[in-house]
Amino acid sequence: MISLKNLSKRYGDRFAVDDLSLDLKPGAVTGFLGPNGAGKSTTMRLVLGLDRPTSGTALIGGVPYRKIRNPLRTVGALLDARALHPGRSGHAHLAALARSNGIARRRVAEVLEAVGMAGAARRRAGALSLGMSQRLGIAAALLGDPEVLMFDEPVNGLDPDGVRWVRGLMRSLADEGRTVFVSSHLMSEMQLTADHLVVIGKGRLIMDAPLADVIAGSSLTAVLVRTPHAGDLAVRLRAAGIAVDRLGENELEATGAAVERVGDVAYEAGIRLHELRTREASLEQAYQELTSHSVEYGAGRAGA
Ligand SMILES: Nc1ncnc2c1ncn2[C@@H]1O[C@H](COP(=O)(O)OP(=O)(O)OP(=O)(O)O)[C@@H](O)[C@H]1O
Repeated sequence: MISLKNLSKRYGDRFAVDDLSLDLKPGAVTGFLGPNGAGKSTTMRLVLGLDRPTSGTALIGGVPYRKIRNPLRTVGALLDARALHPGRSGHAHLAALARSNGIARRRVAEVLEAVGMAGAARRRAGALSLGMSQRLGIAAALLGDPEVLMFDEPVNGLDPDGVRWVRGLMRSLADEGRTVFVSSHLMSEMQLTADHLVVIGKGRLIMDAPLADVIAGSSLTAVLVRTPHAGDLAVRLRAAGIAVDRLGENELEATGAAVERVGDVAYEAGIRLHELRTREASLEQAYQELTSHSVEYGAGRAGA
């Protein structure tokens, strides 16, 4: 488990990470979202001991990274897939990592096979495509069979097959009980992959909640009702404190209440329904609402 307590990192007079406290649970994929420059990579670097916090702590299984005896066997990470010696082969890179971390040499072939890189293992890292480098970086993260995995933009550069593969990999790592922490800008992909979301903006925590709660909390998530008594139902719903929009003579849309509650209000009023369903916001829509005030490097409005 990863545990951040009042974690802050200041560069000059700006906080890249600003008083972040959260616990990442094992057995789940936690998506790490935020606009460019929000502090995601910095947070991951702090967890991995690559940067020192200005204040606060980042612990893995209760211990700071620097105090972990065999770090690769506790936490595996993919931060920058291009950060490999360009003249070295993938196989040589992994073999060196295994040697220096007390990991059995047979793991090298196993993880190369697992990421579909067995055929390209002897190629120079500098000659690999971005997608292949990503796979190699993932292989390095898996090498020590760690309980905690962190991936910074793991699907960057992957083709659709590769994206689907990463999705399946994250799922199976979490299902094995591991802690999986993954940053991404691809909302549609995160909606399919993550169980839980941590959203930050300008270094600060915006949201730490299950994916389902983030979607349900969007103003664009609504309950759609078709009934021959839409006018009556609208009155009853509003009286129950539920916001209602009439969509047509026989249709209305309720927001801010679960579908069960809307159904119950109709039932208690004896109003016959012909249709009752939820229209869920996409994660993209929910994310945009959450972060609209935290976008630091957004494009100006067209024509503004
Ligand atoms: N070594 C550094 N020196 C000075 N400023 C830095 C350094 N590293 C990061 N920053 C700044 O910290 C802030 C957070 O950057 P970070 O890379 O963590 O964001 P991010 O959420 O990962 O962004 P992206 O989605 O663009 O990768 C940015 O304003 C960045 O310019």
